[in-house]
Amino acid sequence: MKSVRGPVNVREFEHAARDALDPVFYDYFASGAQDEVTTAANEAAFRRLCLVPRVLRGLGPPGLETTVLGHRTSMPLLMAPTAFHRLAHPGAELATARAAAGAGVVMIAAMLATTAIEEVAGEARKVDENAALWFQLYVQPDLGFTEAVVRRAEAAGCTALVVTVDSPALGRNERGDRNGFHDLPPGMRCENLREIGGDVRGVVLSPEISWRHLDWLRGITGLPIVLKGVLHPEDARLAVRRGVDGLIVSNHGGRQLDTTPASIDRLPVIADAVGGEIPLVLDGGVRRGTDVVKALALGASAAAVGRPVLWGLAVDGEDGVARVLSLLRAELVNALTLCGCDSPLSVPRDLVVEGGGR
Ligand SMILES: Cc1cc2nc3c(=O)[nH]c(=O)nc-3n(C[C@H](O)[C@H](O)[C@H](O)COP(=O)(O)O)c2cc1C
Ligand SMILES: CC(C)CC(=O)C(=O)O
Repeated sequence: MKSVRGPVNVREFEHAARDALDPVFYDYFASGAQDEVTTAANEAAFRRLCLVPRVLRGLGPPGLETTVLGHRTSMPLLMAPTAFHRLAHPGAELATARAAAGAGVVMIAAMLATTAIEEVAGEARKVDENAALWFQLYVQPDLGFTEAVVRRAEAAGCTALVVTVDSPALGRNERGDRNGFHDLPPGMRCENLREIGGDVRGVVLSPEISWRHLDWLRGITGLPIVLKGVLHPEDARLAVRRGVDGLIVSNHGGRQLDTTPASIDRLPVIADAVGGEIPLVLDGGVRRGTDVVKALALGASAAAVGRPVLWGLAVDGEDGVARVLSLLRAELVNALTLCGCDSPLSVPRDLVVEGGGR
C-alpha cells in the first residue's frame, strides 16, 4: 500500500523526487564524478561512525539556535549552494529561499542559479526581513566580471561570500555525458551571469585561480570570505593565515575529484589544523540529524545539505523544502536529546567513535 503521509525521511524524499523528475535532471542532481566513489563514501562514512551517548544528565530539551560566522541560525544546518533549481521545480530558487527564510536557516545562493540574486534576496526578505543569505562564487579569470557579480551580491544584501575552491576544472560527470546533458534547456538561464549573456557555458572553472585571487577579493570586498572545498590541513592553515573567515570542509558532494575521502573523515584533521580560529561547516552526505551531531562533535559549527534540499524542491516546491528542513530539525532535536546534549555548542568530541571502538 502506498504511503498517504508522504516521505518521512530524506531517503524517502529522494525516492519521491526520482519519481517526480525528468530522469536526465534527476541524474544531474544525484550524480557524482566518474565512479561516484566519493559520493557513496560521504554517506557510508556517517554510517560507520557511531554515537556513544551520555546518560542521566538532566538537561531538559535541547535548544538548536546557534551562530555561524556571527549569523544567528535556528539550527546548525545551512543550505549548501546548488546550481539550477529551476530543473527541479518551476518555483526554483525563490521557493528554496522562502523555505530557508521560513525555517530561519542560512541559504547559500549559487552563482549558477536560475534566478537572479536580487530576486532571491527580495523573496527571502518577504518572509523574514533578517533572512540570512550568503553568495557562492566561482572566481573568474575575468576579474572585471567577477567584481560585477560580487557587487550584485553585496547590493542584494548577501552577508558572506562563499568561494568554491575545489573546482579548477569541472569534474567528469559520466551520467551527464551519457544523457547528453551539458546545457540548460531552452528558457532557463543563469541570471547571475547576465553580464556575460546568461549562458552557463560562459563560466570558466580555471586552474589559474590562486591565493593571489583571494588576496584580490579580500581587497575589493568587506564581506566575510568562506572557502568551500578544503580537504587538506595545510590549505586550512594557509586560509587562516590569509585572513579567511571560515571554511566549508567539502568534496562537493563527490562531484569534482572522485576518490577523495568522505568529507566527514577530513573534518577532525582540519579542525586540529584550524584550532578553533575560524568556524568550520561540513557538507557531503548529511542525511540525518545524527549526521549533524557527528559533524558538531568532530569540530564543525554547523553542517550543510545539498541534495536533500533539491529532493524537497522537486517533490513539492517550497513546501517540500520546508518539510525536509523540519524533518532534519526534528531528527536533530531527538538525536541531541538521546545523546545527552542540550545545545549544538555542547557536543563533545568523545561522543563519536569509529565502528564499535574505544
Ligand atoms: C546538483 C548540485 C549542484 C551543485 N552546484 C554547486 C555549485 O554551483 N557551487 C558549489 O560550490 N557547489 C555546488 N554543489 C555542491 C554542494 O554545494 C555541496 O557541496 C554538496 O551537494 C554537499 O553534498 P550533499 O549533496 O551530499 O549534501 C552542487 C551539488 C549538487 C548536488
Ligand atoms: C555546473 C556546475 C559547475 C555546478 C556545480 O557545481 C555542480 O553541478 O556540482
